Amino acid sequence: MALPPGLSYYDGPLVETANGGVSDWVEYKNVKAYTNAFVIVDDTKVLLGLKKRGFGRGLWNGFGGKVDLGETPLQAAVRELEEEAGITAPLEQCGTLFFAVDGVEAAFNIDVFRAHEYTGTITESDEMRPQWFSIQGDLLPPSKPSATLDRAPQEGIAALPPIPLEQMWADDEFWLPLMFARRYFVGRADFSADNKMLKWWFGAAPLPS
Ligand SMILES: COc1nc(N)nc2c1ncn2[C@H]1C[C@H](O)[C@@H](COP(=O)(O)OP(=O)(O)OP(=O)(O)O)O1
Repeated sequence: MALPPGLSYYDGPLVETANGGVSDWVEYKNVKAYTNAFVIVDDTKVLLGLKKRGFGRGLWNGFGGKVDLGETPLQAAVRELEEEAGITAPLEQCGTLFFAVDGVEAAFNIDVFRAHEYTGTITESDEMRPQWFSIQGDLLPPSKPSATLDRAPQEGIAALPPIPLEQMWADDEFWLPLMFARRYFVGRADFSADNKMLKWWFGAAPLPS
């Protein structure tokens, strides 16, 4: 399968899960490494943070940022989760995303991590306001609608707000369900200077037959 430029290093088996847009892929000159980390408890709720400053201000997202010189992406993801939400978690990589913005020289390569438990006290930081959201049925895999979860949802889940897709990056709706389904995913999305998604492609590890 021919992957979009920027994702060509991935060599695992993949099936296409979404594609769209009309333009050509946006040109970029260099690539910067970022991380994005999610804590997902009981497959029913996810911790997101409201970005309070900088790139993506006003949007809900996982916790993450640039990979510093000398760090591995996993080390950066653990550091950013601690800095931005005050917690430590056994993160594992669950996907890779690539974003380019029209007119911006540097594209983002984002290694995405998830964990299903954490230690510490969730704490608001200068950069992020953390909050739990319930994972609504249409973002769960078909085999795991909320009514047929392996375990009873934790008490209080029903009181949580659903994931606020309307206040998140437009690419998120394509890969969040793959992450919640525990499928490894890759994807590229290109944006206009005013943050409209111009072109996108997403793929994931095939479902077991
Ligand atoms: C463009 O589409 C994006 N979608 C999603 N879902 N997430 C994105 C997108 N573009 C960037 N991100 C993520 C990647 C990072 O987790 C953050 C941005 O990191 P930030 O700019 O805050 O990096 P820091 O190193 O923390 O920056 P400071 O210099 O402010 O500390 O968004």
